[in-house]
Amino acid sequence: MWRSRFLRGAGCLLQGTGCIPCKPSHLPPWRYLSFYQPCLSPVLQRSFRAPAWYCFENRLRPAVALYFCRTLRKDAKSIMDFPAQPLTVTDIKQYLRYKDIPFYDGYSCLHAPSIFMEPAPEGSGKENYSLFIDKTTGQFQCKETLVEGSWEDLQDCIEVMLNENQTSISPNVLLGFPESMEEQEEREMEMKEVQRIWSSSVPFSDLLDEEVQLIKTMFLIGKLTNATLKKFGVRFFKPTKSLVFPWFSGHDSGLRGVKLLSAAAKGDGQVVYTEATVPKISSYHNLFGLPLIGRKVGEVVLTGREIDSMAVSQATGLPSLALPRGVSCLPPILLPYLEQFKKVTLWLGGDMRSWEASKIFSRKLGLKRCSLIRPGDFQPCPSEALAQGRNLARIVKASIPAAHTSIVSFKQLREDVYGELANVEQVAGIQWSRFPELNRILKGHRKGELTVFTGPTGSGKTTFISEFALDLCMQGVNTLWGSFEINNVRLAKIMLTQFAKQRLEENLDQYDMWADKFEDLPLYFMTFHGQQNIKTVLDTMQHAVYLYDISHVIIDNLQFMMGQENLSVDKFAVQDHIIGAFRKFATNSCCHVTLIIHPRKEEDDKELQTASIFGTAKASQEADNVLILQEKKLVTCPGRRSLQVAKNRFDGDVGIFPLEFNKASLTFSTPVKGKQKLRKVKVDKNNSTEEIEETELKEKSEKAPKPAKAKTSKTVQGSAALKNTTDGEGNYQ
Ligand SMILES: Nc1ncnc2c1ncn2[C@@H]1O[C@H](COP(=O)(O)OP(=O)(O)OP(=O)(O)O)[C@@H](O)[C@H]1O
Repeated sequence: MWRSRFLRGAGCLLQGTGCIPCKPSHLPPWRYLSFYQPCLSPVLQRSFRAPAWYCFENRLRPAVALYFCRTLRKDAKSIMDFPAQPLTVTDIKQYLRYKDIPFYDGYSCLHAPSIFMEPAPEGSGKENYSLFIDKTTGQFQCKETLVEGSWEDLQDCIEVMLNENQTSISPNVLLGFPESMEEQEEREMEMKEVQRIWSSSVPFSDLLDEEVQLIKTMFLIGKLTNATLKKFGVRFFKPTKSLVFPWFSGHDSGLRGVKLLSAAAKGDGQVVYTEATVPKISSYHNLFGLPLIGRKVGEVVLTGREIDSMAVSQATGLPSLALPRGVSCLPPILLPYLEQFKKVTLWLGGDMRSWEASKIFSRKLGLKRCSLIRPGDFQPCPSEALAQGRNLARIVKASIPAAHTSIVSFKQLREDVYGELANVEQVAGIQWSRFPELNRILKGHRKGELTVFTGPTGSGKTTFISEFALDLCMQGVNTLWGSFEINNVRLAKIMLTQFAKQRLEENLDQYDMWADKFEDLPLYFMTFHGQQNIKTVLDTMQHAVYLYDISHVIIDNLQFMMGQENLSVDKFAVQDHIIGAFRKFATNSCCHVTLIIHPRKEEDDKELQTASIFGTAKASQEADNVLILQEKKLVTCPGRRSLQVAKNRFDGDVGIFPLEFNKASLTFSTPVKGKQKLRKVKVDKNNSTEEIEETELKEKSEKAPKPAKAKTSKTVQGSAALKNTTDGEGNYQ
């Protein structure tokens, strides 16, 4: 497959923001240049800041000229210290009009005739609008030739094509270059594996009746008929006892991949379902059911699972598609395939997570054409609805429009309110698996909130928040890191150590095994380091939310966004402005933002409070949650840390719990509960310590009443004393 995006550094996250040169040996000479663009001296770069026509007049080869034009745009901005202007749909349209390229406005994409194919004769009625340009990113995709790439790549192609007076351009000449040997080998191996699994799996019609019944019972699809399973091409792979869902290319109907759904019984009698895909999930872009839908069909029900799509199709006769990664994301690469539908009904599942995902996905798909099915007792996920004998057609008909006006009445809100009341646990958000105490106090991690995190310098803020975010990421929370202080390699090393829960330096033979697993996490890093402009960072975050459905962004730390702002302005005002911007982003993008802010300088022996956060009160006012890493000066165990939840807008519960640091695995865990002693120490001017207090508390047992409610952070500050204690040896019990 030809992929122009390799030109700008494959695998480089958030391209265009400081990407790493990649495989220059594969490039045509003129492309070579762009890889070394960052290596040009500023003087040289400036000297090329000339408009495109200037370069053409000087008879540079067009693409070279284009390259320098691009340098112009990028470079001019960095010199002016001005953030890159995000691409708008107006920019794209203006460019296409200027180049006389016809297009029409779709829901998520602009549709244009493919420049990679010879145009059909005018008026023949066969004009093929198979080039899709994403309205948000400018990323293009030709459905006929499968060429894809960035907006800049497309502009290059158009310029070269027009300059050479051609009516089309061959992707092989301009964009294409073969994948590396390694990539080719990997792809070939994957395809062999796909073929192997597919050819050794058995169609349902070839299985004995008893086998079919057993399989259907195992996968809770008793009501799905053999005819439906056959229609969707589902097979059974005996060696792993898995259902096999095929991925057929819409282009030539060739087999491109498979998804295996396996069921395994746990000790307690529960059945656990797991999914595996070949190729791996990040490149598995199957819209299951697509080959069954004709090009003229204008309505579709979008589900989160293959068995749900089959249930909808069987029960309603409506066309239905399943998203390859369920509710976790809707990759923009799939959007062109959904452009033909005037009406999209999202029925992603029967829980709150699916409901939230359907609201977010409908923004990408275009609110006006989307309607949503609200989960509830009578509206479970489609396969369950089928199993319960519900009327699926009626449920689809009762879907509600995704678009809403700015003013609503309680009548429109009452179902939402009911949903929140009826699903208290799900509304509380994702639970941490490593920090049960956080679940107890904060209740969970919710989308759209702003968490402010502070702690003394060098106390382990980055290390703690790394594990805090990793825990969520391991549960499918799509995570984006903005680490401005430590570089991504060091951060990834910390996270990998926490993931493996061991010192990998001493177990290098296990590195690949852990790295392979770690690679599968929905984890992304911004490529920024050092001082950054807030607008650039926000644009990048916005971009990432669109591309990867990011639902948690961590910014370490806010001080790195302050440096580039106008110093003549009051720095507190600048900080407030930045906090306001992150707050707005979290709410508007339905994305949780965790913001690390340094504390103001305090006396060493003082506990931090909400008011200790650097700057004005804006940070704690805007935050939904305030977390403080407390570093207590204990005689018996200096350096003991605790995590204090000082504000919790969700339900007001606040509290504090001890953390035990494991230096080998860089992890924090909650010490075993019990009778605990606390000994505080005072550090005098000579740095010697003096024991000032010893208390013995019965640590809150499971039966203990809930932590004190404190609706305002002020109340918390007043009662910020540590509630956890250690035994005589300094160990928490
Ligand atoms: N609880 C702890 N006890 C002892 N050492 C720790 C603890 N937590 C982290 N460390 C170690 O302390 C060092 C600094 O940690 P980290 O960078 O996470 O601190 P920080 O608070 O983010 O620092 P800064 O204030 O510079 O941003 C690291 O080497 C880390 O492994």
